[in-house]
Amino acid sequence: MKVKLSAQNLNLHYGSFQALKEINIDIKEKEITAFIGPSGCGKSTFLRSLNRMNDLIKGVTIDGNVLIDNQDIYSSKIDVVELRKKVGMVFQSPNPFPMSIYDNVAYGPRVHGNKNKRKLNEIVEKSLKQAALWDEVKDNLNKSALSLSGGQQQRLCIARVLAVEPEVLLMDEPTSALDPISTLRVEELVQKLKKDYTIVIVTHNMQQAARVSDVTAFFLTGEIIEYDITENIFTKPKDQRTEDYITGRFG
Ligand SMILES: Nc1ncnc2c1ncn2[C@@H]1O[C@H](COP(=O)(O)OP(=O)(O)OP(=O)(O)O)[C@@H](O)[C@H]1O
Repeated sequence: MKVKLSAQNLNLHYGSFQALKEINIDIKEKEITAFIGPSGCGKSTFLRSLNRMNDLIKGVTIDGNVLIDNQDIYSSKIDVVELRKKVGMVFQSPNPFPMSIYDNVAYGPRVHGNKNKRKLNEIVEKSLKQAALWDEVKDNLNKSALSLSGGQQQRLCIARVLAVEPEVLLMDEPTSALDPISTLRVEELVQKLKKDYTIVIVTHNMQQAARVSDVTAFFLTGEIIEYDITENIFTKPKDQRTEDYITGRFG
């Protein structure tokens, strides 16, 4: 499988605090990669460095490289708006805009210049279908997104990201605010999306990492301790610290 994203000797500081230390990882196309590790170990920081979301935080300095399709995303030639379109992000708590279901999904395409009503209708329908929400909302597209349940709102946020045709989906604990049934629906959805997208998911839930991902990276205090196919991480980890974490001895 082709390498889609790659970090090479990546270091990140918040002021004088080093949050990421010499991160090296290749993330393969159309696989699901999970990041696990105790709170504060740098999972979200690393996820955000993959589409330059950390640029928005004051005092952040980065050295090393992050490549997407072999192109350095921190190069001055990169258009950050285009990058974030290509590498979309879904956050921990569902954060739909306070507008209709339709307008939430059409928002991105409109910002990117798509004003054609028929085309927008098509995009909205396709994205909601891909996000496994269409059947539940197709008769109420003008209803406020905020009237949906938490699980539906999260699938709407996924539809909103898909509407701008990304290639990579970054998901930062996408089910942590959801009930068990909604969590399973989002997990099923993530597995379906793998056919078309490269997915990176941060999770605190080890069963979730074991259920959905192909490969898993274990983070500890800003470093990747171990990175392997998920089955190996959970059944025969090579590093004692990985074993201690997955068996619940800390974190
Ligand atoms: N904006 C920020 N300014 C300063 N320090 C930060 C900032 N964001 C995160 N940190 C610090 O960087 C370290 C890594 O944080 P990060 O949120 O990436 O960890 P995490 O593994 O995702 O944690 P969690 O699982 O709790 O979300 C922590 O020590 C955190 O306090």
